[in-house]
Amino acid sequence: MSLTKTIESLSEKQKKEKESLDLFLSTQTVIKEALNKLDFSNELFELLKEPLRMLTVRIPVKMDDGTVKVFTGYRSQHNDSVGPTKGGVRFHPDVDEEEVKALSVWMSLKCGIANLPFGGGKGGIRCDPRNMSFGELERLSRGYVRAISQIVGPTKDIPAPDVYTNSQIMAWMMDEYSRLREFDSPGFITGKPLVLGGSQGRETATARGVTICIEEAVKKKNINLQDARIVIQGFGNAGSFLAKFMHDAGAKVVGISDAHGALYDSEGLDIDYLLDRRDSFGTVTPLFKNVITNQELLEKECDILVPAAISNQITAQNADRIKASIIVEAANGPTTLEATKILDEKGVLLVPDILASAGGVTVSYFEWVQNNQGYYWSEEEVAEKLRKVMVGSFETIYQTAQSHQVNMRLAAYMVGIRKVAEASHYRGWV
Ligand SMILES: NC(=O)C1=CN([C@@H]2O[C@H](COP(=O)(O)OP(=O)(O)OC[C@H]3O[C@@H](n4cnc5c(N)ncnc54)[C@H](O)[C@@H]3O)[C@@H](O)[C@H]2O)C=CC1
Ligand SMILES: O=C(O)CCC(=O)C(=O)O
Repeated sequence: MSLTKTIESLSEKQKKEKESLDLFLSTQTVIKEALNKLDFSNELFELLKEPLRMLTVRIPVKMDDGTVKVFTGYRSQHNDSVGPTKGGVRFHPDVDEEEVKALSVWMSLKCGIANLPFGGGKGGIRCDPRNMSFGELERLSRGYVRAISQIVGPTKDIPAPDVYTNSQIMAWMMDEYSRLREFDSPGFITGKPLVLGGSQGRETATARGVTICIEEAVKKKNINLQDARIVIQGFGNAGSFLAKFMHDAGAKVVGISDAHGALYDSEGLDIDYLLDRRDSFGTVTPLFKNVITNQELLEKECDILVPAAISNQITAQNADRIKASIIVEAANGPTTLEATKILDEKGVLLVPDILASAGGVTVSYFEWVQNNQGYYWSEEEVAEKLRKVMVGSFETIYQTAQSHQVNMRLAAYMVGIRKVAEASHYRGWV
């Protein structure tokens, strides 16, 4: 049987699991390459190729109809040699172990790039919050915290929002942790509402960071942002604020999408109207008739393409047909390794996820610092500190790519892995 036939015969769930595994294996491949380029030992690769800890939990939740449903959750801690682990929690029907593992490795790299005193962690629950009531979501969030409480905490592992989780879910999780510890613990989690110790600017931080990367990338390509046409896949936290920032900067947002489909208009979309109509899960396209698919959107005419939804969107199957000359990855893992090679050959400037989406964790770090010191900063202070981190990180990685004659992804892995590799070494682990 041919390989294509074999893959076709897999169920949707098996296909997703295979994609997650491929994503994780590709991550290991690039880590190995980065460590080799930096002359680190193979022992370090053996340590860093897998998370130190991976906890799988079962969470029973009383549903509104009186039945009990048991959900599967994960928390992966890649490496805590630099400091406590840090990373979001994703609520999504497709979450699986390999994906969470890969996401936690990327968090170590992001923290290394932004020079934060954290290692990488990540969590997820296999569920579809779009079909759950507020009460069910609260019980699930609290149940997850009880299940992972032994391995998390303000000096151990600090969660945050990710796909389909938000400040309300962070608030429930913080409250549950504080009750367990009998101590108010705002520093247990970031991305909280402002009144519970959230930081100014955290909600928009990921999109701000992506915006800064776009501003830096267009300079390198001699493109004027005001003349640029932008396609954004995903209209949630990252995608929708980015659309707003790009629109306000005078660029033309010609395409956006959500889990149900995509909208494209070469004359530019009415972003304020779309923002007004989107729901809290970043859904807007079901309100329209002229909807195209997410895959069609990726191949549309534009100058800048920003995948800001889920992983494995740009693959060897479609990379050749991508028209953008700049791709800035707001999502985690949207481009496969094979696709990265094809895009390199086409001369596309690809700003990788572990750099482009580092704005979120950077402001999460600021939130944690403010919680620890009990003194809070203005939005301007946060924005200024974030800009400094993002511009500096972009330039370091761009220059590393130039001087080593490698692409921005490998350069970002080289910059990102150094801190965790050195910290593991100094601790005497390898
Ligand atoms: N929120 C944050 O602070 C950060 C988010 N990210 C990454 O950015 C990406 C988006 O995250 P958020 O905006 O926070 O999530 P979100 O939950 O706010 O929005 C997700 C968006 O993706 C769309 N989507 C979901 N499934 C899809 C599918 N199968 N096909 C196409 N679109 C789909 C949703 O409809 C929604 O518009 C994720 O990869 C996340 O890991 C990265 C760094 C930080
Ligand atoms: O804000 C954080 O701590 C983590 C954000 C996150 O999960 C990510 O960057 O993928």
